[in-house]
Amino acid sequence: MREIPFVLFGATGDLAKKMLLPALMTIFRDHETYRLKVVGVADTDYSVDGFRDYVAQVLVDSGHFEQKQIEAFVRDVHYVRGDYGSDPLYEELSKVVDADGEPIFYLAIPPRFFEVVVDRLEAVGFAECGRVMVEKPFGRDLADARHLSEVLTRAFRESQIYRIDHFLGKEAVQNLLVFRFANSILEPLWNRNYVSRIELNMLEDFGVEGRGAFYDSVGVLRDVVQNHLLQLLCLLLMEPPLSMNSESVALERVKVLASMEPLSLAESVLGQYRGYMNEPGVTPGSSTPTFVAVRVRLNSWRWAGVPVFIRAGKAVSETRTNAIIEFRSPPTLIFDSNDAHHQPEPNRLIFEFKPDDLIDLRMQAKVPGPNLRSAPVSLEVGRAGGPVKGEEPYAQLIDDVTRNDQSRFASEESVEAAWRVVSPLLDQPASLLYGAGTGGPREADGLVSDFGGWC
Ligand SMILES: NC(=O)C1=CN([C@@H]2O[C@H](COP(=O)(O)OP(=O)(O)OC[C@H]3O[C@@H](n4cnc5c(N)ncnc54)[C@H](OP(=O)(O)O)[C@@H]3O)[C@@H](O)[C@H]2O)C=CC1
Ligand SMILES: O=C1O[C@H](COP(=O)(O)O)[C@@H](O)[C@H](O)[C@H]1O
Repeated sequence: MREIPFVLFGATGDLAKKMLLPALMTIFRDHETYRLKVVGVADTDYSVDGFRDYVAQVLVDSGHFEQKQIEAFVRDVHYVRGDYGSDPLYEELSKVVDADGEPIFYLAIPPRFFEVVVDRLEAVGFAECGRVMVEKPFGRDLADARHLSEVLTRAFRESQIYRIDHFLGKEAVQNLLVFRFANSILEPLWNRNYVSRIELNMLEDFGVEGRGAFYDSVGVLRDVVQNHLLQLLCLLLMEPPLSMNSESVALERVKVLASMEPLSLAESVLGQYRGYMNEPGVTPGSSTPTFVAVRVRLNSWRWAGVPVFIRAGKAVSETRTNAIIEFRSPPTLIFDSNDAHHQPEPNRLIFEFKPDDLIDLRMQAKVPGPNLRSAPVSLEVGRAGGPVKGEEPYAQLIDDVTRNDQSRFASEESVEAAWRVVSPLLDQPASLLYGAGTGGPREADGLVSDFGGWC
């Protein structure tokens, strides 16, 4: 069986605990053609056995794996302790990591460490042979992203760099692509002639969950809009790519971003939930926004003039991530429902990514009875409960890297184009407070009042 060294920087961190260690365990369980030789790197004073115990506990707590599988997995896990800036750490790594095995270096670390780690990996010769996975956010703004890219490309070739955006690995996001491009009936409707508006929501009923210091330095735009939501919007709006290879898809995604106007302060609402400032790690008096609602304007042949809205927020009333395409109403209403009390709602195609993976086409159908009266019905495909075992995005994306497949990763061009779009809002303070558990600032409703409110 092929062995691929997998070096996890940030092995004791939050992302590793929640996502990466379970993903590595999933790969161990499900893939028989290769084995990842996991080496955790962090500064906590663990022995190798101590780290194995830690990993085992994380996996037990996840509730997804059998004890026997966990024991088999951790037996082969290694740990190297050290400060990211210290040379002995890299000397130790060069002893335990087989450079000939095309090692994968996953940087699940605060972005301020990227440069020091990448430079030292190069200094000990790993850049020649390795692949590097970088976590979002890619920089703090356009200039910083360019600097980060320079840092990465002076050590690694572009084909060795994987900018991870876990939304691109979600099963339901992949289904969006299949639904769009494996069916022919949508394409004639997929444009400004039939679509009246588009809405993208990423609502979370929880706050910063112990990540106050990190979140306070980024805010909602850097945390989810510049990356997850704009990448998702690209998949929803892009032209059909020539094929699903990484170059074709990357090209079409960038074209969507290039057609977007930079976001406008006048068409946005930025809020912060009450109580945010009491979260551990948040700076007293912080004005970091935890909620944004914003209109996106596109100047492409296909989408010019179609109102697109993005809404994302923490500590709101529900957890829901979805994309909604609303179609124009019929030109005239000819049925009994054509009165002030029974206006049929417009057709909507809803891609839901969280909490359930589903696609729902909302149509009108006749209400049984003597009159020709309509009511909305759902033509729904999907699964309740989100991703099932083995389909978690991180496992999928790490597996992609073992096959050198870049198609589900963000290209540098798209990262830079996305920074250009969000740039006018990046350093804007939250001007409104909203109650935790509410729908966010009421002023956000004003953005969509001409379109009948939020879908
Ligand atoms: N957490 C999440 O949900 C998400 C995180 N991300 C991104 O992932 C990355 C990591 O985030 P997260 O896991 O939350 O961060 P954490 O702060 O939880 O973890 C940081 C990790 O880096 C290690 N570390 C920090 N400083 C040093 C140092 N000087 N030398 C050696 N090790 C060090 C810590 O080790 P130790 O504690 O042992 O010192 C720890 O393992 C960030 O880029 C973040 O933006 C992206 C999406 C979601
Ligand atoms: O990257 C991030 O994503 C999570 C939400 O991801 P999901 O796949 O669970 O929907 C978000 O909560 C977090 O703030 C952000 O950093």
